[in-house]
Amino acid sequence: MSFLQLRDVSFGYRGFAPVVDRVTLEVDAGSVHCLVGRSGCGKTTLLKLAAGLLPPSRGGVLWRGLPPSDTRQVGFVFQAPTLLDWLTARDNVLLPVSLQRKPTAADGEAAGALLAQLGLGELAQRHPRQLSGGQQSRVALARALLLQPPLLLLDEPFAALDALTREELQRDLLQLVRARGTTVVFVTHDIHEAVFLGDRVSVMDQGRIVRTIDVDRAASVRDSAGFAAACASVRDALAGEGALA
Ligand SMILES: Nc1ncnc2c1ncn2[C@@H]1O[C@H](COP(=O)(O)OP(=O)(O)OP(=O)(O)O)[C@@H](O)[C@H]1O
Repeated sequence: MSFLQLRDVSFGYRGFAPVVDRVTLEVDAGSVHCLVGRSGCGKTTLLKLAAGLLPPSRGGVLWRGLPPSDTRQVGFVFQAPTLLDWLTARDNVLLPVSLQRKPTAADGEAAGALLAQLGLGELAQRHPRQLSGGQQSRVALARALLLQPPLLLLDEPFAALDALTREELQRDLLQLVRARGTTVVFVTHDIHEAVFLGDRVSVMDQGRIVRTIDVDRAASVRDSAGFAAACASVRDALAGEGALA
């Protein structure tokens, strides 16, 4: 069953030509869908449409068959971790709650448990400036997951990290979202990241989805022949559309 559906969706910023152009996309509940494409092709705009943060000028967005209603059902992680400098890691994770009400002991425990799952149990009382880039990204991920949103949208969240830290975070992300059955849309420029994470990978070019590739989960082992073949398919789709810089 699909969780997220985009049906023939278009969007243009006021006074500009459409940057998302008649996109149709279905994301199955509990699956990870990756979007790849060159800079400026409309990936972030598509995420905002999926989140219900922008209204389509044509077509419709549905969550479980209904128009997006409650944006608290969506978790967002951006390229920059966007943490508040004056709050500890734990209080940054609690932010989605403390913006609405006073956090309870149970909220504090949930935040602590998430930080521990992401390997930051000992660092919960540190401030963002006392954390590495990878640790800050983990805090941002924990914050997005605190309210257990059924839909998680990630916009190049690991782009600034070194290769090994990035791979660790990719594994941790998969573990968390699989355990919770979260539906994920993940934007990246990195073909390997897309194939490792995605059950499906869609290639975007100039506002359109030009190809969607199903990834056999057995192919997610990075040094397997299947992984290389899936990466080659994505690369061909990007290059075929002139989308590879
Ligand atoms: N607020 C805005 N007003 C006008 N044009 C915009 C606005 N935001 C984005 N755009 C334009 O819309 C197009 C798509 O932008 P978008 O951020 O969705 O692309 P992207 O694929 O996510 O790019 P990147 O990979 O560089 O983050 C770009 O040409 C961009 O310049």
